[in-house]
Amino acid sequence: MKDWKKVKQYLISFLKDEVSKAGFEKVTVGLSGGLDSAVVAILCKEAFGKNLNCVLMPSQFSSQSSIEHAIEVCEKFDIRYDIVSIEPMVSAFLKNMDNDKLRIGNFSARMRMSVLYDISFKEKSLVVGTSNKSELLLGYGTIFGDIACAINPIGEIYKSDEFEFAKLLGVPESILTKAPSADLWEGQSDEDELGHTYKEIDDLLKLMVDDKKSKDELLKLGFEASFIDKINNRMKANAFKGKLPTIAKLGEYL
Ligand SMILES: NC(=O)c1ccc[n+]([C@@H]2O[C@H](COP(=O)([O-])OP(=O)(O)OC[C@H]3O[C@@H](n4cnc5c(N)ncnc54)[C@H](O)[C@@H]3O)[C@@H](O)[C@H]2O)c1
Ligand SMILES: Nc1ncnc2c1ncn2[C@@H]1O[C@H](COP(=O)(O)O)[C@@H](O)[C@H]1O
Ligand SMILES: O=P(O)(O)OP(=O)(O)O
Ligand SMILES: [Mg+2]
Repeated sequence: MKDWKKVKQYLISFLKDEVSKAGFEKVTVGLSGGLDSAVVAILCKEAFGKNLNCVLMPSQFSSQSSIEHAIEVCEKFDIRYDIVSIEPMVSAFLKNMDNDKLRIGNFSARMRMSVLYDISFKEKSLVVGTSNKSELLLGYGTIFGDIACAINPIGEIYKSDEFEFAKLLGVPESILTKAPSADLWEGQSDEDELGHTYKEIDDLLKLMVDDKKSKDELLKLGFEASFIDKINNRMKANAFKGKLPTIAKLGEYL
């Protein structure tokens, strides 16, 4: 049984400790109207009060409900927020490219990262990340985009477990009941793009990663070989997203 009250307490003190160790008092969070950033914003509000600033960064591809849901969180928890549209940057980018949704999505995620780090510099605040454990293991995020942050309080929480935690934190019903989406293009849904529900994926990831079950054991437990391979290959192929760049070792030549 997960003790979400203890998790909440721990994460609030984790945030306070890490931000203070880095020599900061303030934090900045990109708030999308989705579940992950709502959870992180509420935790940060508890930890930093008025020293939290959320940034809402719609583009021409974001749905109207996203911004409404983000504002609902800010109003419910009395969170200070700014709205910075990334539409001009995305429009400029669109002038010189074909209509490739993934490229536009990755570019948008990196524009949001640039805005957050600019605000971080201006306000002397640290960027707090919002990637959950499912996204991090699958590499389902843009490198140097939405994955970029100074600290991440939810990187050990699987998406399918996060809903229960979000309820305890008071995340509004409008967010709890909608499908997870990167909102990078009209109608995008994480689960459609990944080809499975987060529950299906997380059930497998927990056994494969946390319990270190072999493929044979997973097959005996009823998982399909193609599903195991697909998730395993995806994790391996995207593992680089969690590592620092490889630097050439020149020891003996210098
Ligand atoms: N959490 C979310 O909901 C969210 C947010 C943004 C993006 N996304 C999704 O994440 C995915 C992002 O696409 P992506 O992964 O193709 O783009 P990406 O830019 O994150 O990663 C691809 C790039 O990584 C680099 N790379 C590839 N292999 C490497 C290696 N072995 N070592 C070092 N660098 C390497 C290359 O530069 C390559 O272009 C999409 O499916 C997108 O929809 C999800
Ligand atoms: N429209 C947005 N405004 C602010 N921040 C956003 C927006 N869209 C995405 N973000 C940030 O990126 C992460 C990842 O989003 P996914 O929906 O998981 O792709 C999100 O948590 C926000 O911090
Ligand atoms: O990262 P978020 O906040 O956009 O959450 P979701 O992935 O549920 O859209
Ligand atoms: Mg989202």
